Amino acid sequence: MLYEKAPAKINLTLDVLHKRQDGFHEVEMIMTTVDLADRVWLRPTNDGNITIKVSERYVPNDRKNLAYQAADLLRRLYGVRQGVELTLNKKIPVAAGLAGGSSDAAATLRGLNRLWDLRLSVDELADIGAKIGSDVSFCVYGGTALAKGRGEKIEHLPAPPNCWVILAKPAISVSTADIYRNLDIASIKHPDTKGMLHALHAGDYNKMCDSLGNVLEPVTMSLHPQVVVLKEKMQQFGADAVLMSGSGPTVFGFVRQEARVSRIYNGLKGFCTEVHAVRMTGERFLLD
Ligand SMILES: C[C@@](CO)(OP(=O)(O)O)[C@H](O)COP(=O)(O)OP(=O)(O)OC[C@H]1O[C@@H](n2ccc(N)nc2=O)[C@H](O)[C@@H]1O
Ligand SMILES: Nc1ncnc2c1ncn2[C@@H]1O[C@H](COP(=O)(O)OP(=O)(O)O)[C@@H](O)[C@H]1O
Repeated sequence: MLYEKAPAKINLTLDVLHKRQDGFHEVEMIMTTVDLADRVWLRPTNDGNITIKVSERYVPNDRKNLAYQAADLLRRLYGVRQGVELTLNKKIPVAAGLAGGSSDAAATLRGLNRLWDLRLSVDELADIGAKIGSDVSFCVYGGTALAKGRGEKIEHLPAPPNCWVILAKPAISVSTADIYRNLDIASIKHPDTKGMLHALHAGDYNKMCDSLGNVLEPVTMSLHPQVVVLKEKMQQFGADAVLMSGSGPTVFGFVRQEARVSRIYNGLKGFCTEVHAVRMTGERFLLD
């Protein structure tokens, strides 16, 4: 029995360049992992089956689970006969724009690589991850990266300057496909991806705050006004900068002054059940 950590990601920038022939959107986005993680336990079994144990509501325990899909794909690719029981201990809010399911799938790939002694490189695992979902390759590596293509082309970046990250998810669920479908490419206001790259290379916290941007934010906000309210509240309570992550609806805020963290956290707790105060990690997974 072994376990893998599956951290959440946030999008520091998310830009859409155009819609592709295959229906996906060509993106350019900077992502980083934060210190809020699911745990995936992997127990070998002899019955040849993949089973999922998860107690969280709204998370499927069958082949719809991305962790199941990761195990199934790896087993078919490498002709593995052994089974595995995957137990997911969910801490990342579900359907939140934080890539919880993708990170569980990525952790399953890393874990099974060890459990089944497949000796695959992290790049090989990331390529396999891309077949499961656009965010899975990034989640295989973790850390901080510029993602291109539909999200699977990864260029590693330095970790962001250290700070607190407050995450707050309103009690609504958002479908990523719906948000992309409602995006009007012609009216996009592109984020300052170059500015964010400079901020990360220079370790410049203020520039990182100024360069945050996500083209999906106005789309989700127009469908779900609760996200606008949450962003405004986080700003009023004193966050240095606030943005929606991915397709939402989670909003994150950066804070450097420790004294402000509990003020923002407690203020948000008043009207939002899922609030977390965590640290940036920006730490990459390196396989041996
Ligand atoms: C928006 C982002 C930003 O990181 O994350 P989340 O909000 O889901 O966390 C990602 O682009 C989401 O990645 P992921 O959730 O893995 O997406 P997938 O399962 O591959 O695709 C779900 C659906 O989103 C749309 N999609 C996804 C990625 C992309 N580059 N273009 C798209 O149009 C497609 O309609 C697709 O059917
Ligand atoms: N391991 C998993 N954890 C959470 N959700 C999962 C998982 N596998 C599949 N799903 C499905 O994927 C959907 C999106 O979940 P999630 O990955 O948490 O959100 P997001 O893509 O917004 O970051 C959920 O509604 C759920 O039905």
